[in-house]
Amino acid sequence: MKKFALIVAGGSGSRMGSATPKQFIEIEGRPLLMHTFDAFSKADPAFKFILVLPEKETDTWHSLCTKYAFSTKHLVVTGGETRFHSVKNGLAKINDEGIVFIHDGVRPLVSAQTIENCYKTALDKGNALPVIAPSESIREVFNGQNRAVDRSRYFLVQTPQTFRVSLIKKAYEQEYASAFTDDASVLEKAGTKINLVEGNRENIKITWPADIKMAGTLFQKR
Ligand SMILES: Nc1ccn([C@@H]2O[C@H](COP(=O)(O)OP(=O)(O)OP(=O)(O)O)[C@@H](O)[C@H]2O)c(=O)n1
Ligand SMILES: C[C@](O)(CO)[C@H](O)COP(=O)(O)O
Repeated sequence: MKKFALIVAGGSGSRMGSATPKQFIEIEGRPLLMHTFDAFSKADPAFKFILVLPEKETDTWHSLCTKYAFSTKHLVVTGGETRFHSVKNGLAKINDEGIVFIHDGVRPLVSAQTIENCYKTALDKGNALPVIAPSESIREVFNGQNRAVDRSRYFLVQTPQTFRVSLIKKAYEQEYASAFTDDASVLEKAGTKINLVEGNRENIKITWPADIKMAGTLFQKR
């Protein structure tokens, strides 16, 4: 079965507020996006990579690939206005059946075990969504009020969100909706049940400046 890793890095990193696009910030001596590729290559050297980038960052990326002698073969695709549009652009480049792992470029600490968990379930059931249980209490805020909720009913959602190619391509034919915060929400809207699998706690999404420090520490402790 062919395995595709669709790495989405087409965002602007507004919450990071850094001059360097967050996907290119160095962690342990290399741009964090290269660590993300490595996580997949280590899990299976046969992955076929599609990388989504903002158009204005493609030259910088190619310069970085030269500078860091990054030789992992990949196809670069231009991103869109939202993550949905970026994923859709990437999926359009996949024309074979197989399993596609749609992964945030800014989650460099995904484990081989999470990738394997996703693969097994997506192969068996068509889709797999890695999640972890929250370790803090949760409050719902509405109409200026707030209340405690039963956290055992909630999970935090990670990537790679993993799918049979034909299934997710069909789901992405839907009109964009602002409720589509991830790929599972797109497939669910198309009427498909989502299968949860165990993610890994280190698989943080680099979003805020503090996340860079945390990721650096986690890489050092490996
Ligand atoms: N138009 C977009 C928006 C997001 N992403 C990607 O989706 C992942 C998750 O998005 P997020 O962390 O929110 O990235 P940004 O949109 O870059 O950050 P922010 O929301 O802080 O601007 C990232 O790898 C990001 O590059 C993308 O490919 N195309
Ligand atoms: C896809 C995602 O990482 C799953 O947790 C998340 O929904 C991305 O959210 P963002 O607001 O685009 O960072």
